[in-house]
Amino acid sequence: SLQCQLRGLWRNEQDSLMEISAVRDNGEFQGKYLTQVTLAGGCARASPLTGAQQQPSEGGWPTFTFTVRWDKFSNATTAFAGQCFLDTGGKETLTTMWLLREAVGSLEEDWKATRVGRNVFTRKRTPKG
Ligand SMILES: O=C1C=CC(=NNc2ccccc2C(=O)O)C=C1
Repeated sequence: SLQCQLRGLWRNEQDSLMEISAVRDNGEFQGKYLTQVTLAGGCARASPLTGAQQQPSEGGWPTFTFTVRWDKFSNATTAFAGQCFLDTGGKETLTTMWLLREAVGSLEEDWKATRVGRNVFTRKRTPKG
């Protein structure tokens, strides 16, 4: 359905912004992630994201994954996996779980290098729409 197409501007609970470009025929997409989260101080920066969404032929809400490479300012990366739903008010929400992998100095520290969490994105209203 026309709803739950991932293209557009999304915002999460941390007020980070995610802009997803056109979703190609095979479900792949690119975009930019403007994080409000900084692990070690610093300002909000745009990081590249790439992902792919399923396009269930029999209808139903698409699942997707995308990966953000936290550009330049940290040697970390986050993989999001989730599904798009309409809430009771008909509003699209992307419910995800993520794995955040940070770089650590040695194999002995590998045990503490990956965090997991949940994150919900809703569409950020654009002035015209
Ligand atoms: O330098 C860094 C390193 C990790 C970051 N993680 N952000 C996240 C991780 C999980 C879920 C949401 C976010 C977010 O930024 O909104 C951001 C900047």
